[in-house]
Amino acid sequence: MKLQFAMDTLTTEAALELAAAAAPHVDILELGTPLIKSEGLSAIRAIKDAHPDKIVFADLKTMDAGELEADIAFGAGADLVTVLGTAGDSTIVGAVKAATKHGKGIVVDLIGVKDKAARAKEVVELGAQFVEMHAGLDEQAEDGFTFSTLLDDGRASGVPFSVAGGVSVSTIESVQDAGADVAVAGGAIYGAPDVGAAAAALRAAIK
Ligand SMILES: O=C(CO)[C@H](O)[C@H](O)COP(=O)(O)O
Repeated sequence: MKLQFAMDTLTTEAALELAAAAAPHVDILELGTPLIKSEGLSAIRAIKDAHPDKIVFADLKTMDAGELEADIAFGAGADLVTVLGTAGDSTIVGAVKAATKHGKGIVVDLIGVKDKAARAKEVVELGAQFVEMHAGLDEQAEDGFTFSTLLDDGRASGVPFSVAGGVSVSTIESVQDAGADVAVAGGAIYGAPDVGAAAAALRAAIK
């Protein structure tokens, strides 16, 4: 299972600092949606230039204009770009077309999708490389949120998936046991006093 670091910060400078500390321990460096909204595509280029050996993941959360948005992110150095599972099929197909042109991949983020397992099957059929079983920051704060639902949805989907939203040293083993291909951790790494040590601890918890 790969480890992905979601850098939910607001400046390229802060992201470069986080990436430098965590990179030895992670496979995928994710530029969070707030970072891309704040700094634009230049942040993607900066991270790829600093870490050409890492998979760079641009969390665009595209909802429309799939081909255009994915194309500009791949052009800026992204290896993986997200499209929302709630988008129409034509948006996902357009993004996949851009990924094919660049020899890269589309990840479909299932945040807010009611039947994640069913939508996961559909979007992989449309050409997504994998899906993200995702509970966003707001959903995690809601009463009654349960992390294990994401794992159940991943198991039920039967397609390659990542899990995002609450991954920590205490949950990462369950993510791996559920058969996830990628565990995504944000706050558990960037919120730690020692970013490198937190990333190393997550890596060590993967069997
Ligand atoms: O994409 C995101 C929010 O939309 C986050 O990066 C993702 O949910 C990671 O969350 P956490 O900080 O709980 O690990």
